[in-house]
Amino acid sequence: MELDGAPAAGLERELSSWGCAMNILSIQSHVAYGHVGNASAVFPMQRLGHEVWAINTVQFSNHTGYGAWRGPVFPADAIREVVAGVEERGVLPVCDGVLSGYMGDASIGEAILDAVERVKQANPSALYCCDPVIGDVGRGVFVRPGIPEFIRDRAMPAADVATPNQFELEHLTGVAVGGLGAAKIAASALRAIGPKVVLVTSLQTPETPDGVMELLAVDGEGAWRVRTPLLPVSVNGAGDAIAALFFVHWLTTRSAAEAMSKAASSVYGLLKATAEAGSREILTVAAQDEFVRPSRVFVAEPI
Ligand SMILES: Nc1ncnc2c1ncn2[C@@H]1O[C@H](COP(=O)(O)OP(=O)(O)O)[C@@H](O)[C@H]1O
Ligand SMILES: Cc1ncc(COP(=O)(O)O)c(C=O)c1O
Ligand SMILES: [Mg+2]
Repeated sequence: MELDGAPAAGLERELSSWGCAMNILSIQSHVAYGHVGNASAVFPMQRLGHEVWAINTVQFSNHTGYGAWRGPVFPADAIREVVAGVEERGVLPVCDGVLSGYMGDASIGEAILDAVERVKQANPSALYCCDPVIGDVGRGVFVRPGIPEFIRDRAMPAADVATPNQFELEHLTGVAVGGLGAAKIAASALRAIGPKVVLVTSLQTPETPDGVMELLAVDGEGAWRVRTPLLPVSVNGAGDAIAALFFVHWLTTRSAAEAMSKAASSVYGLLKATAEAGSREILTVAAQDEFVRPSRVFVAEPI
């Protein structure tokens, strides 16, 4: 490849990520219009140079935050069928990770865990990241009955990495997050039931300063916090993007602090562009350079 002049620092990073491209099996929702689920998660991973094998749990017209949508929740067997077809290609030994998000139905959750088991049988070093999509502080629980229990009792014990928002962390652990200390306790409680790496998104406790958004990452080595400005937006799909970015950066670096810093910086850039455009949908395509070279980098501090 010929470069015209010296490569920009960002380009070097972009090129270096191609050197450790991974294969990610991503099983979550799909929407035709807008960006949530796979329609939010797939492209950022691809933009970073990774291959994504996307399997859709639902195909909706748009995200459910609009209050109205159309389209099917696929039966669990449809997901099993596609996983079996991928397996028949003989490629599961080179699958580096499974990412799951919005399940649509608890029976789909079982199909996802079967896929995780098959991938891990084929490649014992593959890892499973479960984004436990249950709800959020404003809307409460927004998934079908049975899904929260399934995630708590079946998916969390199988997960290596989990990316709850504050509401989901409280819901899964029963620990009220009244401050950062309590958030660390809740994250440890979640680690005790399965995932050894936990990223908590959208932390806003009584201790959080005005105008600030916090994220917390906890692993076996410690806990770190990132703070960004709070943007005047309320969007869907940012959680799906941050889970995907955190998972691929963590697989690449094995550093929860670095993966959180990179993922949070990219999503901040994405949402800042979204706020400036006054868009109801996140600008996944228009702001794509933020995935590779975030305009502003927020460093993770040990806490
Ligand atoms: N209003 C906001 N201002 C700044 N960052 C935000 C805002 N909303 C979301 N984010 C970023 O996106 C991340 C994921 O969003 P979040 O709302 O936690 O996901 P989910 O949709 O899964 O609840 C947050 O941790 C934060 O980094
Ligand atoms: C179909 C679908 N998938 C996924 C999500 C999760 O989106 P978020 O990233 O905001 O948690 C939603 C939320 O409304 C949704 O409707
Ligand atoms: Mg979410």
